[in-house]
Amino acid sequence: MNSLTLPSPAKLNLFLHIVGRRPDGFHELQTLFQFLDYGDDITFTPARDKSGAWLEDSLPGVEDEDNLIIKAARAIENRTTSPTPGISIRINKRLPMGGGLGGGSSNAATTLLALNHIWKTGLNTDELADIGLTLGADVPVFVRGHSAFGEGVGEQLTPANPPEDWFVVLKPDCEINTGKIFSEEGLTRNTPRITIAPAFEGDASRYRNDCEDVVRRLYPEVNQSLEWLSQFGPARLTGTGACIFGRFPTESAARIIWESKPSGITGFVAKGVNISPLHQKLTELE
Ligand SMILES: C[C@](O)(CO)[C@H](O)COP(=O)(O)OP(=O)(O)OC[C@H]1O[C@@H](n2ccc(N)nc2=O)[C@H](O)[C@@H]1O
Ligand SMILES: Nc1ncnc2c1ncn2[C@@H]1O[C@H](COP(=O)(O)OP(=O)(O)OP(=O)(O)O)[C@@H](O)[C@H]1O
Repeated sequence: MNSLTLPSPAKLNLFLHIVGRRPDGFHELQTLFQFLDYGDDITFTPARDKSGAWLEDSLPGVEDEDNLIIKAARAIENRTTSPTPGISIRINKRLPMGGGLGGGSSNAATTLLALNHIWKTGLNTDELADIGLTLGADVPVFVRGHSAFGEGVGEQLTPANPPEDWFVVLKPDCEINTGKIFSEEGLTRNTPRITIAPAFEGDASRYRNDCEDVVRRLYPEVNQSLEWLSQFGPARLTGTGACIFGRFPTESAARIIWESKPSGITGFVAKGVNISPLHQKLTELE
């Protein structure tokens, strides 16, 4: 086998409601996940003289054994009886860490699917999603690869088809720890449950992100960016932030706003897609 390079896309939470709290402290959510055609790339290269999987380059501030790519690789190795042929892994990181774009979870899912394929482990999608959930609440949606309405902690997934609009995604200059936001006293945790039609195709911007008020209060950078972007239409936080997004019907409309963004702010323009770019690529390879 030659090297295999696979996408590891971002997700947006088009809305995120907190509807309760489980006895173990985890929050019960209702959220709409959509993928973006933008993300990291991960390259898997066979190496004859070693076994197992390792990273060629470490991520700043993340020990390799804590990297979700290595955790995913170890989880697959634990399901095999024979030694796994050596695979070196190189990541081309584009997604900001701690941005609410699910970068680490997406990296884990890409690794699970890639190594299941390369090592011929034979795990099915349900098994890979179950393994993924042990690594992070957002991993199952990336494993399944279809935009979805998520419930529970985001692992109970109903496929959805929100419009494949264009997004301006902005990264205010701060990193937000998900655990910190979920432990804030001021967070509302009692949004009434909603029901949405199977294969939901509607406009998600009538729903909100329940983390937004707390995040705006704690991070003035996020507040300012949301104020700026919401001049042009509904703007939302994704996950627990820090990234925010605005939705536009065409690429050119999105690019005009992108070009006029305040100086010093980073981010990107991307298209929302309901089939994950990872799964699109895997289908091409079949
Ligand atoms: C906010 C979302 O991005 C929405 O898609 C996800 O639910 C976050 O999921 P995740 O990245 O897997 O979250 P982690 O980074 O593992 O969570 C860190 C901490 O946040 C808290 N946490 C997380 C998810 C959740 N539904 N309830 C929680 O209370 C827990 O204390 C957890 O230990
Ligand atoms: N491969 C990885 N890529 C990014 N972060 C990783 C990875 N492995 C471990 N991490 C850790 O996970 C933390 C969260 O990173 P991630 O990019 O997934 O955040 P996020 O986009 O806020 O995710 P979510 O939306 O799921 O909360 C990082 O700060 C880092 O310490």
